[in-house]
Amino acid sequence: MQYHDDSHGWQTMLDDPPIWRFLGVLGDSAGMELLRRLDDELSWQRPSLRLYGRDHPVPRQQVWMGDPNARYRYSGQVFHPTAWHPAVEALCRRIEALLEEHGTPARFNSVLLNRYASGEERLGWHSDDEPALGPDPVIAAVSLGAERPLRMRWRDRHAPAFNLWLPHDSLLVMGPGTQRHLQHALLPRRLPGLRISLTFRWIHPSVP
Ligand SMILES: O=C(O)CCC(=O)C(=O)O
Ligand SMILES: [Fe+2]
Repeated sequence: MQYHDDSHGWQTMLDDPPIWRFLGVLGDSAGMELLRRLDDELSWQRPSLRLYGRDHPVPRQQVWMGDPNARYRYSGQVFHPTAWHPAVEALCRRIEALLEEHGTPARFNSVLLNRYASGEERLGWHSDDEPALGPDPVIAAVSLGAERPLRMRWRDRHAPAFNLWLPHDSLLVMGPGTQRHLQHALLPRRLPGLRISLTFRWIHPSVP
């Protein structure tokens, strides 16, 4: 009997630092329904980043959501969260319950939602290591819609880069140490279809 490569439940993708994947977060059709609602109901933004004196619209759309005091500085900009969408807040509680059951409890007060209209849209190499996330954040990423790989590379290049495939209705948990030792990117791929990811985080609240 194999317990670790069936199509539901937890899988260990990496031992050290720990990275886990869970398949079947909401169920296929509830996941599709959530994808459709988020696509329709959120006010998706396409901020510009200034590089060498020129503004470049980011090659994806995003929404920053969470508790009012969970302000976030990302690529030199400060994002003020919009209020929780009820379906996203319910998903956050579901993820926290899954992590509790798994024996790796974590809490989240904010989420960055990324919308990739097609395989052309992307997110470049980075670690989620902003000071407001604390020294060893746990980041939980839910994927809805088109399956894409998250490319991972070691900061010290001691081992080859690798892909983590993120199917519809999956959860990827980047455990303690992941941001210190690895970078990740969603590279452009010749893959069709809309994908929305939700990366839940704990932001240490800042006082105004
Ligand atoms: O879209 C993804 O799965 C990756 C998102 C991500 O890395 C981020 O929001 O920091
Ligand atoms: Fe990230």
